Amino acid sequence: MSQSTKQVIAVVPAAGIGSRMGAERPKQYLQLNEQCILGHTLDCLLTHPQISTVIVALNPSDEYFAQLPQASNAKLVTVIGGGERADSVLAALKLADEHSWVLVHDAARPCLSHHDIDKLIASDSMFPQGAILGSPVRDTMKRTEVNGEISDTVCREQLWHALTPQYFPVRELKNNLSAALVEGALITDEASAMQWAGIKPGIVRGRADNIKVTHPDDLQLASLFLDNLNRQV
Ligand SMILES: Nc1ccn([C@@H]2O[C@H](COP(=O)(O)OP(=O)(O)OP(=O)(O)O)[C@@H](O)[C@H]2O)c(=O)n1
Ligand SMILES: C[C@](O)(CO)[C@H](O)COP(=O)(O)O
Repeated sequence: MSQSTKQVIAVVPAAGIGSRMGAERPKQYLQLNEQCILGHTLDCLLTHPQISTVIVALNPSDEYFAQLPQASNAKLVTVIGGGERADSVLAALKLADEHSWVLVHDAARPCLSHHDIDKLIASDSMFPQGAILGSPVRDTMKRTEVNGEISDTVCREQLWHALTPQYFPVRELKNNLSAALVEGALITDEASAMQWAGIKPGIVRGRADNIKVTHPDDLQLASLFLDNLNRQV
């Protein structure tokens, strides 16, 4: 099968409550330009020609998703998420075809481009163990004591922001994520679970504007990025 026809699954963890955003609703349902954040994210994934199915993990008390126009898309499946992001991802993986590869992408990252998805899917020839999108750190990085005083400068050579999507074989990711969670490992992204199992995922450089909307001041930035994003490139 050629790279350009390979079909993959997308998993979207969307069961968070957005506590750092502090809004009146979970942040994935906040309006961003012409629709909510999750709507933008789903539009990107549902329109990519190599994504056959999108599995969305929802909060058990979600009262917004059913109103989204994307909710009736035939490619879309929902599942109830868990207490942490990793639990939500695992719940979705349990519905995924074990013979496929999966792109796990945060609901809270609406500024994803098809070009970055293409690059990540194509990376499995270079990184058959899987890979993630990343953005190189630009600034000098400091670590501080709890009181805010700088304790040291972190070398920024080969230092990256881990983004999403994160791209792995379903079976290996599901097994390693499940085992890592049983062992109580701290898993904040899919690569962490693969690393826990001794695997070294690759990093593929992605757009720095693929930001995770986390705090209130991220909304204006995401709005500007979306206005300038030609989704199909
Ligand atoms: N139990 C959880 C927690 C988070 N997420 C999802 O994981 C993504 C990244 O998590 P984050 O940015 O931390 O979102 P929240 O957990 O909602 O934010 P906060 O930590 O501020 O509460 C989000 O799309 C969020 O909806 C999830 O599916 N299940
Ligand atoms: C998966 C992730 O977006 C990669 O940077 C990040 O780890 C999510 O962290 P969060 O605390 O769940 O937002």
